[in-house]
Amino acid sequence: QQDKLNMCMSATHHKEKPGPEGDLYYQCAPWRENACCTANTSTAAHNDSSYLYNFNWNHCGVMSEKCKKHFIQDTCFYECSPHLGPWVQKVDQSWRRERILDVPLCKEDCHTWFEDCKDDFTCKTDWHKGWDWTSGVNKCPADSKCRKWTEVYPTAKSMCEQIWSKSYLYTTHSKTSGRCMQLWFTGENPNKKVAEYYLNNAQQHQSFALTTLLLMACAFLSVMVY
Ligand SMILES: Nc1nc(=O)c2nc(CNc3ccc(C(=O)N[C@@H](CCC(=O)O)C(=O)O)cc3)cnc2[nH]1
Repeated sequence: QQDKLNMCMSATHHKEKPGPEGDLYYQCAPWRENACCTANTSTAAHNDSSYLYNFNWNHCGVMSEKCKKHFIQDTCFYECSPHLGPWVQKVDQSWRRERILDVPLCKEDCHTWFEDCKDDFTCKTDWHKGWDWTSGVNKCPADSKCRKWTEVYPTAKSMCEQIWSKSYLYTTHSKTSGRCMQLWFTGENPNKKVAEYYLNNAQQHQSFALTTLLLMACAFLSVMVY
């Protein structure tokens, strides 16, 4: 299962395998030692309506800089992280074959993101689908209205979980716990240990389930024979 701890999902811009990328740009620089993104992807992550997804942050007026920096960090995390294996799922989408689901996010990262965006505006809860793409970049669909961030997302949890259709799971774990993934870090990537923890837990659950199943089969057979 070594590969689950050091792998790149099969998506639009991800490299095939993680490795060092000395030139990762600015907010993506923490992933330099080992990354799934290229230097070009890391630069594009900092641009409005970049070629990555032509995604327009300014769909309800200009997004504030303090809010946008969290979306840049999310893009770096999504594109560069080599330790998302435990949460990678196959999907049938035109633009990617794999996605992340329920990545346990540290509460500080979710809350600061929400705090810095709560005075901004948006027209959609799920930013993955339902946009009007006729102009080439996403615009609000005709049946939607720009509303205050807090009307669309009443809580930090609702924002973190809904904005990328459950890429993230809100947790109350803090950054020091080793039980949640960090969007923001400096120095060595703390998320490797977190992925290891969740992978071991999942394996333990699986072997427990298998043992239980075997025991029940044995019990059933004994009763039948008797
Ligand atoms: N954390 C995180 N998780 C993600 O999954 C993620 N995904 C993106 C990619 N964003 C997007 C957004 C919209 C479309 C898009 O084309 N939407 C179409 C539907 C396309 C389809 O599913 O076939 C639309 O209807 O708006 C593509 C990629 C960016 N950051 C992320 N960040």
